[in-house]
Amino acid sequence: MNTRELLALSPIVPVMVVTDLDDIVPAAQALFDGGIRAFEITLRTPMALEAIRVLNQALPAEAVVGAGTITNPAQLQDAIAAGARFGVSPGLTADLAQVIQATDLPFLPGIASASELMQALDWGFDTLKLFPAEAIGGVNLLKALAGPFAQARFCPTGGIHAGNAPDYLSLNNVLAVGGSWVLPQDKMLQHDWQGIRELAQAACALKA
Ligand SMILES: O=C(O)C(=O)C[C@H](O)[C@H](O)COP(=O)(O)O
Repeated sequence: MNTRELLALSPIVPVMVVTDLDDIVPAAQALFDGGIRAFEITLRTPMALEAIRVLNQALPAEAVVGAGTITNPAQLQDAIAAGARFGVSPGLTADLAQVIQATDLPFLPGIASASELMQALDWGFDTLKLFPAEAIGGVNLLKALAGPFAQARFCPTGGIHAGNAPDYLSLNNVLAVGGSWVLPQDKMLQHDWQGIRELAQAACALKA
């Protein structure tokens, strides 16, 4: 599977911050039941790698579990060792680009400007995370980038929610959006798995 095929699996990639290993399985299962197929586990918490291992065992075979917040080569190796099937980074460095190229892991590097996009394209990445999407121009920025960079496709992330996601998903250069809105903290604390499933279902219905 390449990165574009990954982003075709479902229109939203949930950005998941794991604070409790016991809760992550029912939460991810609820997202799966709502139609989500690609799951980004951010490497922001100590149990993130273990969560990737656990989810790979617990979720149905169609689920694709990846690692987010990969900011250096060591984290990429850790993610692969834990069984991550794709990677996401908020930005891109030369060191990270080099080790990504040496793997066959589908990877979404983050970019935030035309110059960063040009650098990423030079390094062979044409499918990117736009981050932090809302803060840097969002839909208008993506429309502007479509002219000079017709070959690039994006998964915008950062500040996206059910209200503005349809605007992003209607763009030709957007394949999916990333976001944490389908896993709100109150629903996680209340173990409201049905509520999370409904949010996922609504998010998956946003793209025609
Ligand atoms: O952790 C990372 O690698 C990031 O790049 C940050 C996340 O993508 C955003 O924090 C998600 O944004 P929200 O949907 O607005 O919560």
